[in-house]
Amino acid sequence: LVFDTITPNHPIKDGDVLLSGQKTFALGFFSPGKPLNRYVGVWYNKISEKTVVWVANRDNPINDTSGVLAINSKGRLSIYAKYQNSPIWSANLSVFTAKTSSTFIAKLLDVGNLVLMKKDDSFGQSSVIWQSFDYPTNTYLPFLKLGLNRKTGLDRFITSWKSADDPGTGNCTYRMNLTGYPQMILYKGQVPFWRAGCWTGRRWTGVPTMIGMINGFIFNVSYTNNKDETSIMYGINNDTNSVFSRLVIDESGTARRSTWQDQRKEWVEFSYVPAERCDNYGICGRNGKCNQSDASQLECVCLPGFEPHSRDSWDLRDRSGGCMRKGGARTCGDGEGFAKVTRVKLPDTFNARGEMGLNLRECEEKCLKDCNCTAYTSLDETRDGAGCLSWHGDLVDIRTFTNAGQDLYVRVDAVTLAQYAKKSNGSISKTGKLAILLCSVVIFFLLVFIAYWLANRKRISGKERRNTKRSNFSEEGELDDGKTDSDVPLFDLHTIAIATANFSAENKLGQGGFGSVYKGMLSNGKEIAVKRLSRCSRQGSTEFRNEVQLVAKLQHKNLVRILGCCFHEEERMLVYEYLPNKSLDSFIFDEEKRKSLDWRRRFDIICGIARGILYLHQDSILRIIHRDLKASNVLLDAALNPKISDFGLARIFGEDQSEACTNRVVGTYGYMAPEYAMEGLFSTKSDVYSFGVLLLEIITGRKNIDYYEEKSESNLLGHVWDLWKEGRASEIVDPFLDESFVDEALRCIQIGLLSVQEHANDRPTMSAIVLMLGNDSALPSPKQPAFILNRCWAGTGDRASSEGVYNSINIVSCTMVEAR
Ligand SMILES: Nc1ncnc2c1ncn2[C@@H]1O[C@H](COP(=O)(O)OP(=O)(O)OP(=O)(O)O)[C@@H](O)[C@H]1O
Repeated sequence: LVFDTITPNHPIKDGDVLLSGQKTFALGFFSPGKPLNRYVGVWYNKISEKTVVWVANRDNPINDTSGVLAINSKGRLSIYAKYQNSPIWSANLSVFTAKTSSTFIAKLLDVGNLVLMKKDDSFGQSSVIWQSFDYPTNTYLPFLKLGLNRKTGLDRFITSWKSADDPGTGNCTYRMNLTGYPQMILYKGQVPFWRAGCWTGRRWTGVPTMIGMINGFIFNVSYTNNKDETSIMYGINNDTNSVFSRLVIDESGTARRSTWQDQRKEWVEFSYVPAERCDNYGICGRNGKCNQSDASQLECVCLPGFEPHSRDSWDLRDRSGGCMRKGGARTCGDGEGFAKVTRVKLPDTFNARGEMGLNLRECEEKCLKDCNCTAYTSLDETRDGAGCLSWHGDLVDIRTFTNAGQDLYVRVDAVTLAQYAKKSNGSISKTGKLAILLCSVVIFFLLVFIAYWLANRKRISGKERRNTKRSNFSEEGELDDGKTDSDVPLFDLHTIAIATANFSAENKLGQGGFGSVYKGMLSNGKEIAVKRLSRCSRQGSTEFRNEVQLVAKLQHKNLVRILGCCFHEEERMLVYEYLPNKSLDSFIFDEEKRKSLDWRRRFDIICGIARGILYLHQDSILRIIHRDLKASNVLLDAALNPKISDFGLARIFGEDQSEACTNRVVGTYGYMAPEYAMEGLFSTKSDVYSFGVLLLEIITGRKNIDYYEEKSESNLLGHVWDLWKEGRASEIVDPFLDESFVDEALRCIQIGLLSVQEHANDRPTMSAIVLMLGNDSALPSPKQPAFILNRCWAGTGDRASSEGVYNSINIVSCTMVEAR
């Protein structure tokens, strides 16, 4: 039987189902593992994979199918089983005074919350007296509030299951800790395991990727910290009933966020923590800081003014002892000040205090006066760094992030202060000021030198951009040489030469900016593609091999597999899996072949590419920005699954290539984000731009830079934008596509236009794009894209000054079209 309410007269029996109003969630009896262990739970009703989000009697299963979920006349919601007189489980009502005149009902809301309501007949008012959202199990759903309600004393937190088939109370919890200044912590037992940390005004300090997700695209977050409560709640923007996103704390203590992709009928994970070793709580000990450039390498350094507690154990990689102040105990001495430690996850706030009324300067003054104050920073990133957060003791669990994080000001003695440049607003003693003056002079000369160097570079940059190899590399810093494992096979030259018939012309698959590509066959019959890099890599063989080892560790079904490498004297080669269908451009821009790509195939290709890029940006160990995404760098396997190639090539090839060695493929300009083309600024958002171009090309079957409409004088992006504004975007969809998919195609066009918006900040992150592709939620309206010829900037006062600059870029792309 299907119900929409439970009342004292209508209990739910094993086999019955209670549905929410829009039928988004269902409640009933289920068995996760052993068929005879029956639990009452809530699961998603509209998705094919049974996914339980809440369990009532998690530690007390019923051993047969006699279970009943009922409300008694006094309003107690309980589970009963035939063989027991007392309830198996009851809703936990702390204060309860039921009048005889009250009536009770339980309903399942469309957010997945089971609520028990009391209706007082005399006043006709109903109120919620219990809700399952106050007692979450392992799943953190949108609109569920975590944290403490100080009025009722209720503390809401997530607890893992015991195992995948036992929903019993597990060992791992994700909860708000209010000691010191509030923060979210993932615990294994009582021990902190990973810290999301304190709230910065727009994200947890330990979750830099949150900004991209919140940024108007997926979630809105409300954090409350006042006398009544300290809590956090995520809402889903737009359409709650079609976007299914959940965060699950699994049995091993990993917090995994995934989204249901209806087309694929599977949950797609788009982030998890702890992901890197630096995420592990306090891995570098007290007053240590963890830097990480890939999953296997981490570096612990002491904070400014600190040194290893025990040099011997530190050198032996035992950092648990942490760091202590140089020269022993600190006296609250003259000339002390603060060294700025940039882009970090803020330390554990168990010994921190927050004061909203102070600004950063007042915060510094206050901290300086208090001898126990060890560090400070601002409290709210969003309000121009308002508020003061100060630490009073050891600084624990700090890690750096490459492109996010906050600045932390660590108290240091006068000598250390002299070594650190810090923008200070005063409040330091004379010695401190002198030290800063000295530093400033040094920095001034350094800046003059850098400006001179940059001016020289700029002169050649235009030329360089046209000709120089723009290879790809990770955002993260360099790695120590020779520290990686040798797990990628090394091929000898002889083997490769035999496989490729001595690099014969018949075996040549093509020529790219990095070198020529040859088809080959190994003696075991396996087909390979060999990329013979042009002979100008300045990297030595060890560096080359290390880089290949790292890049080859990136494995994803939407990335081309690197099978090995070969280096011999000057020769550098990469051995890839061979993909018989070659590159995407040979399909989408070919009148005949593109007919074989129906809508479903194209959509799958778009989603696959998006996932591959997301992996490079966010989930892989190296965090790679591709920088050269385009149709010819997407290869198709036998089943037409897309595989991104040429990722990480700068690492492998060596970034510092001279003009003469390279001959950059001009067509790439059609894919370059404006900030990259003009200023050489690349980021994950410049990849998003290229993805947007690629997506529009796939849907329209036209090349961005080759595209001209006689009247419009615009490239493809401009043309799509014009049609979009007029509500005619469907006209640009490839006529070979089945018209019944036009709505899906229009949604993709909108995602494409969002991705190519002029300002990088406006563009969604790849994780937001993957989510948008997988659901039907409402999308934001795109702003004007970059790279529209001739008329685009006129009339917008604030852009008038950019006009010349933008036109000149377009000239660049036009020139490139002709050149090709
Ligand atoms: N693993 C592979 N399997 C099959 N064909 C491949 C493989 N890798 C590359 N090719 C083919 O080799 C040719 C050259 O590829 P390459 O990646 O070097 O150049 P590109 O993508 O055209 O230019 P760029 O170097 O600027 O990215 C392309 O036609 C591509 O389809």
